[in-house]
Amino acid sequence: MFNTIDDLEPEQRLLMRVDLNAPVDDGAVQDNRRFARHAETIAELIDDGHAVALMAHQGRPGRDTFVTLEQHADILADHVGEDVDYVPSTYGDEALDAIAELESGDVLVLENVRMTDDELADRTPEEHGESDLVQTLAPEFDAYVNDGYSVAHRPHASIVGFPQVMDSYAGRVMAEEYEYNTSIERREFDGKVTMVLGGTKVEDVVAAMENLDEKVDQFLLGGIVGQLFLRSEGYEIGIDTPEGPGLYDESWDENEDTIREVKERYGDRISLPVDVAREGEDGERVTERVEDAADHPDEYLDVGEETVEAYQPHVRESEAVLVKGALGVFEMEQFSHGTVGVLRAVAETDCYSVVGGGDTSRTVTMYDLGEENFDHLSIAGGAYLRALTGAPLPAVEALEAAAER
Ligand SMILES: Nc1ncnc2c1ncn2[C@@H]1O[C@H](COP(=O)(O)OP(=O)(O)O)[C@@H](O)[C@H]1O
Ligand SMILES: O=C(OP(=O)(O)O)[C@H](O)COP(=O)(O)O
Repeated sequence: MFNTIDDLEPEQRLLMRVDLNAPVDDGAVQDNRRFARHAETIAELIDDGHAVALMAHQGRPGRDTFVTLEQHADILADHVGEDVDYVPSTYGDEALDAIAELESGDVLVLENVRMTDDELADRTPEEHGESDLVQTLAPEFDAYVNDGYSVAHRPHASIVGFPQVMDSYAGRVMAEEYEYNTSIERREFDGKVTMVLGGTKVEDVVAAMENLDEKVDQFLLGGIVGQLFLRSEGYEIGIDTPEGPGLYDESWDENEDTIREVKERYGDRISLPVDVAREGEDGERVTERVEDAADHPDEYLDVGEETVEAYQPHVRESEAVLVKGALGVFEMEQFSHGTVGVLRAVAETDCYSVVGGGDTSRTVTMYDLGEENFDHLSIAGGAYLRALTGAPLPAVEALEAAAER
């Protein structure tokens, strides 16, 4: 087991990894549930007299969502209720100067850690521990805290490198989400288990599906995930998104094979959209059958009404419904129909229900579906999927190894 912040000595200088990865709309970072959850851990730490420097990422290099963390610091400050400083450097001189000035109760956000070469380098945890990023920052702090459960599935330097060389602790979000999501994997259900899978991170979803044969009876697909499954059936539909580069183009052949294998294995246990919706000339919602999608293959932003009607009965007859990823671009009201239609059915059904995904779990509050109607809203997407399959999380392994040293 790992150590938690309950095991910390008082008034320490802490380097903490959080996950503030959020949607970015025309350059404006959108608040999501992750800020509020991490703010609780931060507030507790500064109340105890610690000084906290935060490491986090936003987007992936080369994507529109790959921006600095300046706005994140402001959003976080609103949630913490205290000043949160930002420095446009992760481990350069400017960052080290700002870190040197940190006093008890201060909070500082370091620059997007994916803007360093070390973060995403293909290295072992031990090699990450020897990187400049880790070797420069570690001596400035008494301990490392990882609260970023939703990025725990990525074996990156800020996640697995620091526990190699520092006393390391799990934050509240990390500990609570780990405990809850791991417990779902051990749960036994007497009746039907349905999984709703959507969003844009197709590779994470397909990898998890390969390992959910025993756990899930019916898969209901939407979002870009659903579109790529439809494409493998010969429909001309689908688009590359910032989070899934190449899936549709250069690595399609490889992906198609994996998708076909999954489809062959599950057969009718996979439900695909029969209709999809796009924006018409006057901004209105236009719904079309998937057979008719070829004229606008890359414009579909939601599943259609008939699809929702076909998916709802599966939800109503289920004993458990596990959701990961949105069925459409729910951030735009006219394309929220699919995600909200299915989530409303989940909310109204007396089933065990979990909604995962930093973006997807936001739908529940955005559309007043009632948090109390769901058993658990996880701020994690990929990490939650990994937990459901029983696969280990690199962040947790690193924290456990540090606790044993
Ligand atoms: N058809 C679509 N086209 C583009 N984006 C989509 C589509 N359907 C869903 N999405 C987007 O998927 C996002 C959530 O996907 P993802 O990042 O995989 O999940 P999460 O962050 O919840 O784990 C939402 O923000 C939604 O806008
Ligand atoms: O948003 C995240 O994952 P999620 O969308 O699976 O919840 C994490 O911040 C990980 O980001 P990444 O998928 O770019 O590595």
